[in-house]
Amino acid sequence: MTSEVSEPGSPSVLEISQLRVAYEGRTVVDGVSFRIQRGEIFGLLGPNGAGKTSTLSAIEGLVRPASGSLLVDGLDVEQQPLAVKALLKVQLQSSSFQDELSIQEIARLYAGLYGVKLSREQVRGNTRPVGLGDELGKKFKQLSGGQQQRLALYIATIHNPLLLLLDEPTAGLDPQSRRGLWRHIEELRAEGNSILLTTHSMEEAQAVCDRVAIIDHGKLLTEGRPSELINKHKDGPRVLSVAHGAPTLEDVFIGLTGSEIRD
Ligand SMILES: Nc1ncnc2c1ncn2[C@@H]1O[C@H](COP(=O)(O)OP(=O)(O)OP(=O)(O)O)[C@@H](O)[C@H]1O
Repeated sequence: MTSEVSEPGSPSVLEISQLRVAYEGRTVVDGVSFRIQRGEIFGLLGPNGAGKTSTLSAIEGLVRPASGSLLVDGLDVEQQPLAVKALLKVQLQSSSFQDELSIQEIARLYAGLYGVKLSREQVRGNTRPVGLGDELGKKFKQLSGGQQQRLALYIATIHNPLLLLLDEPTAGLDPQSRRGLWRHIEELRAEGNSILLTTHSMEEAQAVCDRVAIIDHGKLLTEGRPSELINKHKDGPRVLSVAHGAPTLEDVFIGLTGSEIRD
């Protein structure tokens, strides 16, 4: 695993300080702060409604924070929105493309939108790592759910963003596709990209994330490497009461956020 690989003195890829997001006066992100360094995979974990997507929306500039600051590579999201947009890319929970277009057409359409020149051969080569290199003529509507998600990840990385935001990138995928996506995310990290992902899978968080933060009711409860969080919280009474054997990250998560089902 790699992390904290920024040059000394270089800005964090993402620096969130005391972020507060409110909808019609109801605060759903409440004083959240964390940083992501270059070449780091950071996982934002939390139960349904915890405020994960709202945090991503604020980074993306879709939601205006009630207060706090958001810097991407040292640039203020509110003051320099266009410059920030050029540095990041978001893959939403349910990306969907035009049904009748083929993978090849979708790839070249989005490359054109980002101002990236891609030949047919380059699309073929670039889609191989996500298992789509031999499917380029297939229409979007003919792809399986896993193929659609892998295409969405490929499209999200077409212009080599500094920071990639992935909202539940592997939800609903079979284990093979999930592993394929993990591998691809790790390759992106190895190339120096930074990734902020949300997930409900503690297995995924443990497998691919260098660091994670657990949020609930809009507040950040704890942050660190998965192994650090287990060590830090493993002897807590609430964690021990839900653990079956040696405490896992999921036990820490449930111990900190409670067992009740959320809306
Ligand atoms: N556009 C909106 N207007 C009003 N309330 C919203 C809006 N978007 C989200 N919310 C509310 O804000 C809270 C946080 O939602 P958010 O989608 O950020 O949570 P989440 O952690 O991403 O949840 P999930 O795991 O279910 O995707 C929830 O109570 C949700 O109902």
